[in-house]
Amino acid sequence: MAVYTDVSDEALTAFLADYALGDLTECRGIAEGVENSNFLLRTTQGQFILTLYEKRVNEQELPWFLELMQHLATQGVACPQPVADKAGQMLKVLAGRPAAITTFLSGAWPKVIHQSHCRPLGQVLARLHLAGQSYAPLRVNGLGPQAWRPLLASCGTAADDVLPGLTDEIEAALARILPFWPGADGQPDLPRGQIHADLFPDNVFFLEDELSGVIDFYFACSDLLAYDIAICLNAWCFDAEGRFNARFAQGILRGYEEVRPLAVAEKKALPVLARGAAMRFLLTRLYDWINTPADALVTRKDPLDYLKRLRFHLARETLDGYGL
Ligand SMILES: Nc1ncnc2c1ncn2[C@@H]1O[C@H](COP(=O)(O)OP(=O)(O)O)[C@@H](O)[C@H]1O
Ligand SMILES: N[C@@H](CCOP(=O)(O)O)C(=O)O
Repeated sequence: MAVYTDVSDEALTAFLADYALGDLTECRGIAEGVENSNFLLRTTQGQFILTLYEKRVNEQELPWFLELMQHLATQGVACPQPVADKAGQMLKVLAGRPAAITTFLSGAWPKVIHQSHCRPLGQVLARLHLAGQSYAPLRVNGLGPQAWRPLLASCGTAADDVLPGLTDEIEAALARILPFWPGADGQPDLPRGQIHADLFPDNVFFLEDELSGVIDFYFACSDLLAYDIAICLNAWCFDAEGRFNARFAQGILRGYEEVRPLAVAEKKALPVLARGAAMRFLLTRLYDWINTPADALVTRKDPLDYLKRLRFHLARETLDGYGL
């Protein structure tokens, strides 16, 4: 469930009076999502998404995200476009929270992943990376490698209550990832740019078999482009039992390279990047698992799914080991 902040009819009507979006016919809270409060608005001019940004999003960074979405949409990437009010403002305040309206994307995210999703996924990711090259402002990845040890430390002894020995296992994995990270001391760097950084199936919409758009840019940042591919390999290419699907991974890579061919060094780095991506989601899920009350509205995601993926990656040194 992700409606943390209620909005009264009066407040919404006053808010919408600032926009040229016609008359409101329906406002419905959206249950999906975990970070922010989202509402579907129907007006006499169409459908829109109203987002109230909750505590995890840094208010100062909202213009960066909204302008990135606008930039990408202008460059032809199918993603929500922020809607400005009559005074040209994209970011406003509603019910005491920062708020924005974006365009509505048709389609639905795939609950079951098929081979047919993978190539278009790779293509859209590469298009996003190319389009992002002309968006100059930088945003540091707050959940990048420098954040992983502090995140683990912030879990304290509770990590070992989730799984005995987990802290030591994560420490040992970090020792096999951090020194080999592209751009770390003595390691060659790789192409960088704007990345989505959370391109999970629930953030990619399909209409029939066509990819209709990408949403949820609130983890987007400036980082290694190939790291975004590694995130997708983790999020799209493992089944519920934790088995890796090499054909899905081949589809993603093929689609990506049709639009943006990878450098040899990027391909070579994919195994370490895949370890890092699994580590990032293991740690944030672990933190949330420990710090979200069991009776909270939001469903906690299982950190151990990502421990299994991390173990899988740690057992492979090269792309050959993945069947790629
Ligand atoms: N532009 C959009 N068009 C259509 N539906 C959207 C759009 N943005 C969000 N949604 C709906 O809201 C849900 C939650 O959005 P998301 O951005 O993932 O939230 P959160 O950041 O809170 O995780 C999505 O699964 C989708 O159903
Ligand atoms: N994709 C992350 C959680 C972030 O949730 P989202 O609803 O903002 O995509 C995970 O699976 O851990």
